[in-house]
Amino acid sequence: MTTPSIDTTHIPLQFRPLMLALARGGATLTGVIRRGDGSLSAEVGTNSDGDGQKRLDVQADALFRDVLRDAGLRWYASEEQDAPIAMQPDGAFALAIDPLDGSSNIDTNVSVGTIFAVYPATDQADASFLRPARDLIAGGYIIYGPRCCLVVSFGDGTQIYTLNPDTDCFDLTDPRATLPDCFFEFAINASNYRHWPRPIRAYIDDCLSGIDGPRARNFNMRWIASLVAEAHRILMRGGIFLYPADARKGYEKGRLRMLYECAPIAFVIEQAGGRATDGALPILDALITDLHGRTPMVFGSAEKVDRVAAYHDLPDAEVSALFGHRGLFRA
Ligand SMILES: O=P(O)(O)OC[C@H]1O[C@](O)(COP(=O)(O)O)[C@@H](O)[C@@H]1O
Ligand SMILES: [Mg+2]
Ligand SMILES: [Mg+2]
Repeated sequence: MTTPSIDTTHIPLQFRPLMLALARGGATLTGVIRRGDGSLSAEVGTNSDGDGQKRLDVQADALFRDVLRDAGLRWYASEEQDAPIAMQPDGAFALAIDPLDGSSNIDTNVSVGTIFAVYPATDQADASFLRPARDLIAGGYIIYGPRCCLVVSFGDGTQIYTLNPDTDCFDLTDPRATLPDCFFEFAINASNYRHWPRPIRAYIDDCLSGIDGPRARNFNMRWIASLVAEAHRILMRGGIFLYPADARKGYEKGRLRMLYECAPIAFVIEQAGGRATDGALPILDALITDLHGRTPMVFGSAEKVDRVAAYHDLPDAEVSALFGHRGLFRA
């Protein structure tokens, strides 16, 4: 059996051991998912956030921790761990990870992923992570779909690697991905409509009213319940994703976790020419104050994300008006 690897030609020198380790972890995990042992979705515990842990969540966390042990990490923070774990005392990086994103999809054979964020390490574990996402030096995700891809940015564009099943190597398939700006598709969990803030309802109402509404065009909709799969679709063909805060208990800041979900996705989307905000302000400028803290998130094509922010600036009467009267947003 070959050892999984990645084409390192376009990877800055200091990140090569780290990326080789992540490639090894991703290639191994895609094999586990492909084999699909029936118990991968068995409930095995609860993480510090109160989320149920599936067997694959715990297995993915252990696997990445293991492959990353010699990869130059000083600190490892995971969705599945209460606190950061000390790795190599002389490690240069602090890595935060969602080892398995979209775990409600394990049984249904729908794409899931791994999301990772890399900061320069400091002597203090928490302080290495609790800072604005603008300080990220690398970030990205691995998508376990019909193809396994690794998407990463080192702060100079977004690169896409695709796992070649014959060689077990992630080949560079796009050295500088650019998010298209012309696709009229939105992604939101519409079952929460009644709980959303009014600007979000108004934005979606206007999309839904299609050719007859102020946008004067029809929109398509998607919801996969797997952030990585939504991010990858949007990176490939454009559109917008929204997970707003809502009125349900525990959703005051939405559902998605800032450190290991929103920050790295925002990083790769912005590096591909897109935009990512909490509805109004850039995700990358927000200070991360809690390892497992949440934030509302809107990302995708810049023009669409800016439009959502503009709905937040509208006077109340205009937000509540029927679409026919919301004249500001005629396309
Ligand atoms: O069930 P909901 O509220 O639509 O949530 C879907 C969201 O939750 C998540 O699955 C959370 O990820 P985890 O599987 O890592 O907990 C996101 O990927 C996704 O966007
Ligand atoms: Mg997740
Ligand atoms: Mg997860």
